[in-house]
Amino acid sequence: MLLHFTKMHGLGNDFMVVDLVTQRARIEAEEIRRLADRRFGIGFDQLLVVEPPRDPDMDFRYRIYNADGSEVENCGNGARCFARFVRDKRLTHKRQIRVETAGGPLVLDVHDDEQVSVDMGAPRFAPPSLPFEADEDRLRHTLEVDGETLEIAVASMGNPHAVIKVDSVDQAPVERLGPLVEHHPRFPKRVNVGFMQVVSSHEIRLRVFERGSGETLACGTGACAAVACGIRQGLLESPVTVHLPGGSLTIRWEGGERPLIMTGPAERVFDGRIPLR
Ligand SMILES: N[C@H](CCC[C@H](N)C(=O)O)C(=O)O
Repeated sequence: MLLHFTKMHGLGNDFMVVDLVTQRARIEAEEIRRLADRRFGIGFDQLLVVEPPRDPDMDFRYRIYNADGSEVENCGNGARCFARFVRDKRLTHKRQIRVETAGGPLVLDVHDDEQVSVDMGAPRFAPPSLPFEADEDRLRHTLEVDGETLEIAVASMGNPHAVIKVDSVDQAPVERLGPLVEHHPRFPKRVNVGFMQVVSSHEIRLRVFERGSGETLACGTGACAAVACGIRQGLLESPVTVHLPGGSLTIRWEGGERPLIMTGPAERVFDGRIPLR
């Protein structure tokens, strides 16, 4: 069977996007790993799948798979590409699109300048995937990693994130610490690992070693989690510009249970077809 797809990216975090509303296919984890390979396959950080909604109040179901084949709860850069894709493919004409994900509902707003804002819901600081106390004075936690004691903050945007404050993202030991923290036993579902440098109260630099994909040029949920932790610790104030290796996002969050809003670009690179095994 030939599977039609579109290659897209959000600040260099790249995706294979597949419409399973007008196509029918089952893409197994092994096939995802093959397709994700940057030499033997198409190459991507995540596979994004568009399906009909299960909840009648939603427009689509948005499913996300990492390059290692694992299905996950959310992908922020992917959400912006999802919005552009469903409109480009005429699956909807709406400018405000409601999608259901494994991590909860998202609302996508496509602006005239083709930037997309995503209501990511409220950050969570002590969900089951992040078993750490999160009362008011527990804003940071220690983690023993490879003989050293790390100070981390944790937040979930549907998917789990650990945030490590560093003096310089350029000097941060992302390649060494990223995998060690991702697979640390304290994280029952593994974890995405953000390295955050505070530039000012409205600006950070960030690198993210992503669960299931490794370091990416940008991570939308990682940017949201870093800003949420920074605001909660009094280091940051909304709005915050997040500079990632692939470009910048704007994150707004007024705290508490109010939703966190992420705004940024979404680009289409090419359309293709690939035989599925
Ligand atoms: N690696 C993430 C999923 C993709 C998140 C990222 N690409 C984004 O833009 O939010 C996880 O395992 O939770």
